[in-house]
Amino acid sequence: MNEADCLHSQAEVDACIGRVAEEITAVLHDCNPVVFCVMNGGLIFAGQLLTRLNFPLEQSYLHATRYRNETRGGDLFWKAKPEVSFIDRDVLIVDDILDEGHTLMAIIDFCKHAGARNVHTAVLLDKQHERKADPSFKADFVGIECEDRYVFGYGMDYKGYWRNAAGIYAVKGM
Ligand SMILES: O=P(O)(O)OC[C@H]1O[C@H](OP(=O)(O)OP(=O)(O)O)[C@H](O)[C@@H]1O
Ligand SMILES: Nc1nc2[nH]cnc2c(=O)[nH]1
Repeated sequence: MNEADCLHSQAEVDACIGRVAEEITAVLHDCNPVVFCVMNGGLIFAGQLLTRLNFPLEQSYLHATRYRNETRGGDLFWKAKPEVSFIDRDVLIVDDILDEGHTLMAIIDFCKHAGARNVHTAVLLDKQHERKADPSFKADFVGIECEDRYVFGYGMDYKGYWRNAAGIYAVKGM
């Protein structure tokens, strides 16, 4: 942490979450959505976002992971599938980061096959690089387009630690 670079300050991230909340409100305020936090990384973004969504919604969580506290992704592993029914409902998936996109695309696929009417996605960060699983895939709501480094803070870990960092940090040399 002492050697990490701060890429985005708490004030900057906070303002971005406010803007994303306004964008989501404009689209989903009368849709009666179910909002799923993708654990673990989505926890802080979802928490700070949800109190700014001033319309009726249900909230739940799911847990899918590719990284398992490592800095390289592998196969998607479901730790907890959604328990709230979202058949014929609008679903909003909230996650911390869209990196290669495998995780979010697999979750969308799952929700659509399980009967969701519309699946919307919100990510705090969209990492900019040429390794996207599907370059045409974009999240509907994005807080910050971040540089291509391994980042932590605001829910994202470095080897399991520092999800609690109040800012977006990049590991030195990564
Ligand atoms: O776009 P991708 O390359 O698929 O990566 C993005 C995913 O990676 C992280 O989850 P991780 O698997 O690290 O689980 P965690 O949230 O429990 O740390 C993050 O929270 C996203 O869900
Ligand atoms: N913590 C963390 N998790 C990720 N999952 C995919 N990319 C990243 C990243 O840059 N940082």
